[in-house]
Amino acid sequence: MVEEENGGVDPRLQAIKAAIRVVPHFPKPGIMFNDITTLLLRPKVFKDAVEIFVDRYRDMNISAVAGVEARGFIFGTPLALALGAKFIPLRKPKKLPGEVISESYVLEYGTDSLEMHLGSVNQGERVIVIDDLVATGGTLCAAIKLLERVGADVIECACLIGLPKFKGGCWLHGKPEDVSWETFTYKLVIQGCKGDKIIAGKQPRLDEAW
Ligand SMILES: O=P(O)(O)OC[C@H]1O[C@H](OP(=O)(O)OP(=O)(O)O)[C@H](O)[C@@H]1O
Ligand SMILES: Nc1ncnc2[nH]cnc12
Repeated sequence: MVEEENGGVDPRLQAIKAAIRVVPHFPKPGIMFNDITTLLLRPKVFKDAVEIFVDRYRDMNISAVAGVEARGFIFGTPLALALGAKFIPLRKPKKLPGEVISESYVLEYGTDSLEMHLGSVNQGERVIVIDDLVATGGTLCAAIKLLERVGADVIECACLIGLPKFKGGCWLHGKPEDVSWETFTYKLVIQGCKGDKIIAGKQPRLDEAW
């Protein structure tokens, strides 16, 4: 469990946090880029990061894990294998060869779209969305919309990183939502996604480095 019974913080989180490099002014001035490639160089920490997700979803009857290109693939594929679930890649435009549906969104540093193959998920399937990081929430929102358009039941979205600069609000469907995020940590950050709403779960605090 991420949050231990005594209210303490999962000890794996500290090492995960320490393994993520923050690069100032990338890819453009003013952006503090959270780089997970440094975490991937540390197999034990990478494994812990995946296992935190596995611990959370093991008994939730999840039939599909939808991973957001590109970094959501890194955490989503081992998670899908561990859960015995299928993996659905949500890809950037013009990468998927079959028939797709598409959703556009606004990023912290630009705009983009996500596409999903039609037929990859059935109506009523229990799906989770995985990515490395949530900033504005625009990407996750596009992912939720894609899945809900084909009738999937999006149980939760989960990311390793939530950016502190968006504390107190995030932007969904292009407009500010009144979402109270208690804190942002290197852990699962989002619980209870339904339609337009992303409702933050209770977070352990790991604020000191911010
Ligand atoms: O919450 P948001 O403001 O929508 O931003 C979060 C998204 O931005 C990053 O991906 P990016 O689009 O940079 O693509 P990449 O993974 O291919 O580098 C990150 O991996 C998330 O997918
Ligand atoms: N600050 C950031 N670091 C890494 N990925 C991001 N995606 C959006 N904002 C980001």
